[in-house]
Amino acid sequence: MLAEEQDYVTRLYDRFDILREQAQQFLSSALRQIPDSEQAHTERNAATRMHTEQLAQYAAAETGLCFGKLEFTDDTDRYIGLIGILDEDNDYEPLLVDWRAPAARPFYVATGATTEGVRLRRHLRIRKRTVIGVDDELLDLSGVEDADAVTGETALLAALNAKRTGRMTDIVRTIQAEQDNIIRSPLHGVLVVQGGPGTGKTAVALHRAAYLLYTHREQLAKRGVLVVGPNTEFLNYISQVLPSLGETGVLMATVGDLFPDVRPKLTEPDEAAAIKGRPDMVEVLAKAVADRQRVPDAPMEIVFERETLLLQPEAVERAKAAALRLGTLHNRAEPTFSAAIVRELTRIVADNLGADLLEAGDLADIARELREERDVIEALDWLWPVLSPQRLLKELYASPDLLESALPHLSADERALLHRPEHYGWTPADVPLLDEAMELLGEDDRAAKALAAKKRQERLEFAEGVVDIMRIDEEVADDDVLMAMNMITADHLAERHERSSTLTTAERAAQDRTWTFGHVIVDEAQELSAMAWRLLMRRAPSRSMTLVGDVAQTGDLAGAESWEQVLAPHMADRWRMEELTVNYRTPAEIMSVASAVLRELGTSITETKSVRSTGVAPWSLAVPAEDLPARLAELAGKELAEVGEGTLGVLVPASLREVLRPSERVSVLTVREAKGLEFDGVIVVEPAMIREESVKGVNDLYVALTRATQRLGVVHSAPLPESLAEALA
Ligand SMILES: Nc1ncnc2c1ncn2[C@@H]1O[C@H](COP(=O)(O)OP(=O)(O)OP(=O)(O)O)[C@@H](O)[C@H]1O
Repeated sequence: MLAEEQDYVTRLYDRFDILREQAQQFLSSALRQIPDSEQAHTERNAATRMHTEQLAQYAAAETGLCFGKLEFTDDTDRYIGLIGILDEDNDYEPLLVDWRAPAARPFYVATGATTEGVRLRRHLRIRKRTVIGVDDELLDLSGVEDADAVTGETALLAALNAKRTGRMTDIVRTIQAEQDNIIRSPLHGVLVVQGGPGTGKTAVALHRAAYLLYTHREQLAKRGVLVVGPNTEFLNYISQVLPSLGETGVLMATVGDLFPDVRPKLTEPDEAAAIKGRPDMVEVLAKAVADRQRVPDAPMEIVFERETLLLQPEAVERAKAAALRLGTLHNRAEPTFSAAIVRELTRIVADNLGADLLEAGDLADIARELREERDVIEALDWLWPVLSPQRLLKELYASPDLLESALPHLSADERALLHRPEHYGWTPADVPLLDEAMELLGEDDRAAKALAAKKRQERLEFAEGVVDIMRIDEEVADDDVLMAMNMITADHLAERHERSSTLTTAERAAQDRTWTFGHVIVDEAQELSAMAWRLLMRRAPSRSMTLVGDVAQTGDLAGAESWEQVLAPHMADRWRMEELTVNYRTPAEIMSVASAVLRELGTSITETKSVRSTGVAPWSLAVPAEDLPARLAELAGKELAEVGEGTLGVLVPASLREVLRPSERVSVLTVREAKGLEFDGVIVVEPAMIREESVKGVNDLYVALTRATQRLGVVHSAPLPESLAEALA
């Protein structure tokens, strides 16, 4: 039997080698071409990109090319793998079916109860290119199926018991039916995936991204898929999963990454971030903008050509009313406001000079001079400044007065949390506020316009002197200019457009605040604040989204208590929910301890069932506080030896961040940092302190206790929380 499978697999790899060789040749010949026209250049770029992507896919598929086989009751069979391969010599019959194709579905969902015509499901174990074993499941033994049974148990347990490397791997070989339903759920609408720790939410979310890109390639390749994770450590952890599935066109980011040109590097107290995440910040920002549209209490003195002009509050009031009447955004109304003020000042100057003597041209000259006068510029900037979101927030945080005016409902202590006299940079919670502020202010596009005008001029000058249109600089030329040159056809325009977009979809999306994605996937979605949700909803106006998370694990003070609460403002009840119930990470022994802590929360969250047990009970050890660092180092060494080649996570309260030095296989992390990650062994340090450190301390403790795939230990000097003490006893 192995020999038979080996023959097939050898044939598959032979064909795979040919395809890879072909792609390599196509790429080489594309690279050798010297384009002699704009069109040839575009074609060469497109071909190079396509073949490079294809080669990357082949490289990722080399290991684990084929992992499954279905034998049907009608004596046909079907092999399942990472990519699809057709048999050229045999009417293009499929030699290998891509796991994302509908034809692969029975591999994941067929059971004894619903066989879908499958007689046997076989998991192939292949090392390098050699078949080293198979695991079979017979499905047509009608009636014997246990409804809860997992599919491909041997392969699944092997995967679950494998040592962790610090990077997440794909689960294509062993996706379970409840997970498969979510992965292949229709593209449209908002799908919430609620599941306890270790139920594969992250895995499912990423495989769904791969599935959607495969199934809706046309639609999604252009707009891309955004995958949002809670922090950079987490994004690193999952970064390898998608390329190994052969996908590009995905932007992985935290919410903090989603405002171009701002890289949040500062941290701040949780309470400050929580205030910034509240939904009423929308009104706060609107007030902060309104506060910058000022009317002076007394006449303003403006010195112009050694004369003092008095700008009356009533005149400012009128200018402001005219600007507000436009009903447009702050920055867009600014020209109307400043024009009215300059008109008023011009009138005063003219009156002083004796208006009758002046002609229209003189008035225009005065207005121009006024606009260049430093006093006038400063006055306008005080009365109605052009504001970037950065400037608005920076100046708001810097001024106790502006803070008090915009946030009168906060206590002085709360406002003090936001006060930042000096600007050193941004925190992640600032990013949704910057994004919201941009919506209120409107882009200040004057600099961009000036640059575009300069480029346009340069290009015109260049074009006039150039006979061969093909030699125009490949930078984007403005469409208007190209039309004005009157020598470019629509084809050329289209080509130019394409050439300007040699960036990948993900790269272009990352640089563009107004980019809207074809689909948005949010992991650890329970952590996002109301303001972060508003930002994400702007990136997904079609509301094609997958939100995965666990409201029992919410650690962020601004995070979600329930999905209803999060989603109601954006889509009422127009969303669907799927639940994942089986825990693939945490063994039963550990889960029973964690569940005891969860019960303390009194939530209605379904407890998850562990798919395996290890026979190793979690341990706990009380040590005197002064001995903690030394004993911890010793215990970490011991546990590391227990997990062999695996990884150890030491999860600590934030105040004990330095209690142990990390090493290559030992991570020392706060619970926040460990969110979404997993380790073979975990030591939780001072659980009572973790619990006390935050309002969401119980949730944090629950998260900490559910990170281990094999072993859990608890080290403490303070007494254990009662629920934990009982469960560990
Ligand atoms: N069908 C599966 N086959 C093999 N491994 C699986 C499967 N489903 C989940 N796993 C593994 O279980 C572990 C937990 O998965 P994952 O991190 O996606 O869970 P999660 O629900 O996001 O957890 P948490 O909420 O705790 O962050 C991972 O190691 C993952 O690879």
